[in-house]
Amino acid sequence: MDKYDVCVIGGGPAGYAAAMRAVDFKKKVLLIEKNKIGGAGIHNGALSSKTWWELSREAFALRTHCKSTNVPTPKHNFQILKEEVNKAVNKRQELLEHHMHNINLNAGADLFHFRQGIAKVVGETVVVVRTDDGEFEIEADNIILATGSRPRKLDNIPIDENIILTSDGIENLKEFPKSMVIVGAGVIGCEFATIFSNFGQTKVHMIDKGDRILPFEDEDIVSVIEQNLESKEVLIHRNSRLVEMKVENGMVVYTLEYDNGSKEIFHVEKALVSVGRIPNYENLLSASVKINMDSRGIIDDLTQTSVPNIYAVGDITADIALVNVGELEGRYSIEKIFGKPEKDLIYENISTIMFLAPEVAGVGLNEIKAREANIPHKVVSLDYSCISRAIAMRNTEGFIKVIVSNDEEMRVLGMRVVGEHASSSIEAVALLISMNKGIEELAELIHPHPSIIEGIQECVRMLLNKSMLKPGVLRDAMRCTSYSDGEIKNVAFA
Ligand SMILES: Cc1cc2nc3c(=O)[nH]c(=O)nc-3n(C[C@H](O)[C@H](O)[C@H](O)COP(=O)(O)OP(=O)(O)OC[C@H]3O[C@@H](n4cnc5c(N)ncnc54)[C@H](O)[C@@H]3O)c2cc1C
Ligand SMILES: NC(=O)c1ccc[n+]([C@@H]2O[C@H](COP(=O)([O-])OP(=O)(O)OC[C@H]3O[C@@H](n4cnc5c(N)ncnc54)[C@H](O)[C@@H]3O)[C@@H](O)[C@H]2O)c1
Repeated sequence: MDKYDVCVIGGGPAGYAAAMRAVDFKKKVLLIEKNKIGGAGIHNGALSSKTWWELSREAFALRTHCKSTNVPTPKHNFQILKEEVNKAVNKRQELLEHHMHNINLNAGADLFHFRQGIAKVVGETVVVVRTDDGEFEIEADNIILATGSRPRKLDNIPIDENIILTSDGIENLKEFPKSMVIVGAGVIGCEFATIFSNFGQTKVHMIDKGDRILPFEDEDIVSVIEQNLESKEVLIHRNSRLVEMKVENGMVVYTLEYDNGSKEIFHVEKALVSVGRIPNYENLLSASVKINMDSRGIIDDLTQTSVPNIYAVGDITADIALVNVGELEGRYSIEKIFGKPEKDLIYENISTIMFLAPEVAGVGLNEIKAREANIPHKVVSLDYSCISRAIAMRNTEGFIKVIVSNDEEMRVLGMRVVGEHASSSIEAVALLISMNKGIEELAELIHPHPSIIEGIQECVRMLLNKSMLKPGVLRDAMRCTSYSDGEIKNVAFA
């Protein structure tokens, strides 16, 4: 039986990062992937959906330009666009494969090993791998479980990945559906609503069990996103409950019940179900491997499971499902096994982007979370209409919002940027949060001009009472409030 220092099960972002970090420690590592390398970081997930999003933005810009110059609007061909997405996906996959293929040459030792197959942990140090050519067993001192997650399904919805899809079935589409209902208005639902409505060839409906889309995000942010979706004729079903969804004569038929008890039936071509993801741990461990679990899946203490040499990283841990978090956990687990982690595993300052219209970038707490935790805080926000770069882009839709502790120190707790270039403008604040710094440093940095980040700087200068733009004058474009013990107050500026 071949023996390894580490066996990593699952070649998504978390597993790949873990395997590569093991090479840094000069350890013999086996990575096992049952399907395609890259997991949902590439396929039916982050990279594929972001390529669709980029293409849809270009399509929307083109349509807008055609409309304003009185030129006929072009039709977008789904198959051609899908080929573009495939090209992007293949490019990234080829890069990872090339990297895997040559890693040992670079390391000057036979450290990294890859096998295609379905792995199962059958003993605390033994893994069996089922391949097309049969089964084999290996022994490893340490095992990293990185098998990711899959779309959650609902008992009453007959998903066939053809007419009623999850995000895994998008690639089965042959053309733009004329109409589509999205069940679940979280991140995946809203990103696909943005993509399909940007192309302008699909009438999109959205259903969420809550009374608004993105229930975990602040009201002011949701309101911009909802307005934008509705301006592209997305129908958002509010305060309604999905009572039935079925396929009749090749069409999706769904029934909603409203708060007042009335019901309405809708017919659409396709449905997309995006009601969260569940971790892949079934059939991964034989009964003799007794890892503690709860209803959400494997329980881990900073990636280590209750069996000390078995670790769990990425989406399988059922907490934050993001590429950057999976990679962070994968690297951390290896550092924990073979040395001392370079940094603590903390989740507070993780940056996120939601690829909507406009994009929403965030780091740290939002107002909902700060209130839930009853942390006294101040919120300062500035409209994009005050930022030169946004004016130059002729797109002043959006705002910046910085949340700081409500004390002398004004420590940065979180930030949200809604608008063009949102993602690139949050990095300075992410760094400040991770360094536990106040806002003076940010106020004094020199940023390139014109840039969106200058707006962030104006926000913090507003808190320090030294902004160029006086909030008392520009009341519609700037706001500053404080929150303590459940009470929200406007902060008065001279
Ligand atoms: C539509 C969509 C869009 C997303 N967009 C973003 C985004 O913009 N930004 C972001 O940060 N995150 C995004 N995510 C989330 C992100 O893709 C996941 O959080 C990330 O891929 C998780 O990485 P992972 O390695 O834990 O799992 P996965 O990527 O799921 O990889 C797990 C791998 O394990 C393999 N595997 C499973 N069981 C076995 C077994 N028994 N033996 C061998 N191999 C096995 C699977 O085939 C898979 O390749 C998106 C997800 C989806 C679905
Ligand atoms: N840009 C990004 O970073 C990005 C993009 C896509 C996905 N992701 C990751 O993937 C994860 C999964 O995304 P997701 O959108 O599936 O999950 P989610 O948790 O973001 O959203 C699920 C939504 O479904 C709703 N819902 C749940 N049960 C329902 C029901 N029975 N009927 C109607 N609505 C219901 C919830 O209220 C929620 O709004 C995210 O948590 C995120 O971490 C990240």
